[in-house]
Amino acid sequence: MQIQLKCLSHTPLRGLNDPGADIVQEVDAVLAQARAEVEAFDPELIVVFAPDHYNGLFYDLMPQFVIATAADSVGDYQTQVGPLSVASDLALEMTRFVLNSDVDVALSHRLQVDHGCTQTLEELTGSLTRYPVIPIIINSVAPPFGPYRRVRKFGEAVGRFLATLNKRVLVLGTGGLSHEPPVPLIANAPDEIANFLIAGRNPTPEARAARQARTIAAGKIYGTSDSPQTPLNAEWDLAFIDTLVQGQLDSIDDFNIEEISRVAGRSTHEIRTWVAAFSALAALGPYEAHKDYYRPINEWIAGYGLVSAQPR
Ligand SMILES: O=C(O)CCc1cccc(O)c1O
Ligand SMILES: [Fe+2]
Repeated sequence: MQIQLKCLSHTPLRGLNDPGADIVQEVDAVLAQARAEVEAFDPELIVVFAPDHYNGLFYDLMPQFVIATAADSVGDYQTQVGPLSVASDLALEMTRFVLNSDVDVALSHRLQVDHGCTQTLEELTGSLTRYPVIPIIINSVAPPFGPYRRVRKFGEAVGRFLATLNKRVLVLGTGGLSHEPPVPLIANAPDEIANFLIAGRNPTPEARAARQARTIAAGKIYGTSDSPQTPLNAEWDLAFIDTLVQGQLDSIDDFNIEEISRVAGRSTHEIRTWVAAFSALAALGPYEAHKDYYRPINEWIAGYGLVSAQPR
């Protein structure tokens, strides 16, 4: 088996509320390079660890981990609508393997996924269907969350499963780094918002447009004193990237969830997808990782980073 890893931020504000042209071009170039590397690797399978933002998963039944044997993109923000090419049989085998590794995981035979999964697939492969994919959702936005050490155990089990395959596998993590877009919390929410968070599947086009407008408006003031959201934290992000590059995954086990929310923003927990991806890779032996890019980008509400890794 051959394995490569890429973890990167996503942001639906890319193209909707852009920073200066120099930064846009810089990120375009970084993504073009990553996409060329994916093309050259020619994966036979992509495993994408992704969050969901109350588009596919709601509090009527909120799982911490989900493996999907079939998935449809809801097409939020500017992402494509429609089915992903899910490697269904392998996804089911992976689920059995993870369960047999003593880690509980939910199974979906028809999952709705959002920009948190599809933006990165589109950016790195050009479409939702270019390569067979197994979507794995890790709860990163809907508290309460299980401990980080549990995410590591889950990622390691996925990695051990991948080791049984005779395939070129690209492992992706998407989200983070530090950021806090205006995603509501259920605690103390008014009824209308609580109802959305519990059972808000398939919103009307008007509701989707209102959500997008709210995110854009938040992006326009993010990082200024007018914004009520926790600002980006470049120092935190660079330290986290360094932890991954140095292979110090043990130190992630006891990450303090409340403290991370406070100092780097509530959606920083999307790094759970990176933690799972790196844990999968680390389950196969020592790795070498490289920080390809980092820049805090307020307009995009994103501590925006890209890290690549492969076995040493
Ligand atoms: O609509 C939402 O729920 C939030 C959208 C969103 C905005 C900025 C960065 C992100 O990572 C993100 O997901
Ligand atoms: Fe996100």
